[in-house]
Amino acid sequence: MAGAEWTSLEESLEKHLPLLDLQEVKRVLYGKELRKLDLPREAFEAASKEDFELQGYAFEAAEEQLRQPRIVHVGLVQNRTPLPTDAPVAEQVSALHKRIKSIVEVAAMCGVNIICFQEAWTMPFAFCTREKLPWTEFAESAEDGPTTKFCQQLAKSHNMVVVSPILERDSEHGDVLWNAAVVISNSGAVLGKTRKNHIPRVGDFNESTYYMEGNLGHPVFQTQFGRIAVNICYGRHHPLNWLMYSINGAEIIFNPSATIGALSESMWPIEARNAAIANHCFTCAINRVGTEHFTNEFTSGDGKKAHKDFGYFYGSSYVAAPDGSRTPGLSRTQDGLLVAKLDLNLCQQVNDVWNFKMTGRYEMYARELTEAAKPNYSPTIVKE
Ligand SMILES: NC(=O)NCCC(=O)O
Repeated sequence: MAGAEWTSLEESLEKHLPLLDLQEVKRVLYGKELRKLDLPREAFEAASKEDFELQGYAFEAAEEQLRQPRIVHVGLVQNRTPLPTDAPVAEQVSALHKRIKSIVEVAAMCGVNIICFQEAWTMPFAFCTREKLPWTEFAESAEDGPTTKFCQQLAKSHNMVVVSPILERDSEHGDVLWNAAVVISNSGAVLGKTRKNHIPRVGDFNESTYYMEGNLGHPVFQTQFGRIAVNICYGRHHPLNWLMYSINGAEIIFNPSATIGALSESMWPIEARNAAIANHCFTCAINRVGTEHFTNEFTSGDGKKAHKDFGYFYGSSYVAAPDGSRTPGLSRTQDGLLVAKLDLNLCQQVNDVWNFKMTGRYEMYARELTEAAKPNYSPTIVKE
């Protein structure tokens, strides 16, 4: 399983395929080829100085007679944790704030309107350890914790909607922890929050030790730039989770994640892309980068040797569109900012062609699922 020695699928294709083959492979793997965005030179210079990758692509929609294009620039941020996991909690948080601030400044130069960070971005992904301290100390209030205040500043000074996925402590309700995302309006006001609906119980993702399944349903946030939703990490394996955000009107669904190569790398390019197609919306898949080492070893409960790291977080963040096209991924190895220019008119245009909403038969599924969820349900199997 490749770690940091393999940069990206895209780099390998470019390096090894003859031009004509490359074009056909790209057509199948990425849909139609997207135009590269002409991002400002200072943005590339700043990104290179700060040592992160910057890429930008544009998704076009057809011109309409009655509607103006609905253009929005989204920014996806993937990053390593800059300090070792045994550094003091406050120092780790502050190093991450500093890192993200420098990336958001470049996003602002690129005209980004909505930015989203990776899952639990203020901390190492320590849930593999099953230890409580110090990891629970990273939890903060979604409404007025230090990270939310920090993001409010960013949002206001850059006129940017900020999606900030954090470990939430809800001290109003029994100090319960949640895996949440706070949505901050470009005015700087907290628009609301959403919580991770599906909690993994796979491999070292021992997240159920820390928090429960989200209880806020599938909220969609009306921002100045479009209607957005956040489907946190493992929720991307659940088509109905994507569907409910879409039914509530999401035009862009962010999927801030933390996932490793051994587990999910072959699924990664498919799931968010498929969700964009199936739900006539844009999806933005974001994954962290690198290997995080912990002080104490832990086992995976599989009889294999104990270890001190989760495995390799492979980055590869990308944006997918309702017509099935997608950007190339950011690299597997580097911090990065992916900027994508979207025309939200594409959602309705593709809906009118493919009609997945119209042909969805939701009433039939609602009826059948209501029955199937009952404890005494017996599956409809026709036998000879
Ligand atoms: N963070 C998280 O939910 N990871 C689970 C593994 C995966 O979904 O790939």
